[in-house]
Amino acid sequence: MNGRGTEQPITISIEGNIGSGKTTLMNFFAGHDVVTTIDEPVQKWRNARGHNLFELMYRDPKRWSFAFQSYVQLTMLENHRAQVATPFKMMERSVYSARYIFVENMHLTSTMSDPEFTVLDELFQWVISNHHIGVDRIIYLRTSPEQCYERIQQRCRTEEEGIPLEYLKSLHQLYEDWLISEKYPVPGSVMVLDGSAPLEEMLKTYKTKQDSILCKG
Ligand SMILES: Cc1cc2cn([C@H]3C[C@H](O)[C@@H](CO)O3)c(=O)nc2[nH]1
Repeated sequence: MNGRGTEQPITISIEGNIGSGKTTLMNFFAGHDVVTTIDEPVQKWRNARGHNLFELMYRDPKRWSFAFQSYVQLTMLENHRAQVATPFKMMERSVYSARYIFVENMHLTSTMSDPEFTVLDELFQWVISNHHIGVDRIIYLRTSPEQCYERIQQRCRTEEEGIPLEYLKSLHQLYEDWLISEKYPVPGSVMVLDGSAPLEEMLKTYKTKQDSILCKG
């Protein structure tokens, strides 16, 4: 039983900047038999009936941010609605970070027009008020933008090659506004983890924290 009183699993959303270490955390928990992990559907964004919306968005944000974020919304909803057989469901990001981090940033930086923002926000508001798109817990991997920048350079996802540090700083600030200052509604409890430590240390942290992360009630 989760905090929302339904037979649904307890849903945990892993939140954090690009390169903050979300995949490492998800991979750590993917081996646990009480949790089902659901990665961010980047492959779907790279191939929407043959269109790489992900690349289009990075290549020409003004032209493609709305289409891309519309498709992100759909694919994240699919993840929220996915049934799992385990007591816990661990998702990489959520419709909430789609709206409060990425759509918010595109609107603030005018890469998304007001009419486009209005459409996406009305869709988001309808979704979270009409459907059980619950998130019970959030793990916020709080990592400095500089550290994220380093990691992105190392992993080199082609579409992300041109991401400037400034962009990561904007996203970081929005995550701080949302999950620390609670400037936007926070749908569940928040556990903040320092994502700046080296990989070995992060894995040690997950080992010591795993029981509190996967605790009932
Ligand atoms: C929910 C959500 C995830 C997400 C990721 N992205 C980008 C950031 C990264 O470069 C990549 C994978 O997270 O996709 C985005 O632009 N908008 C998003 N919205």
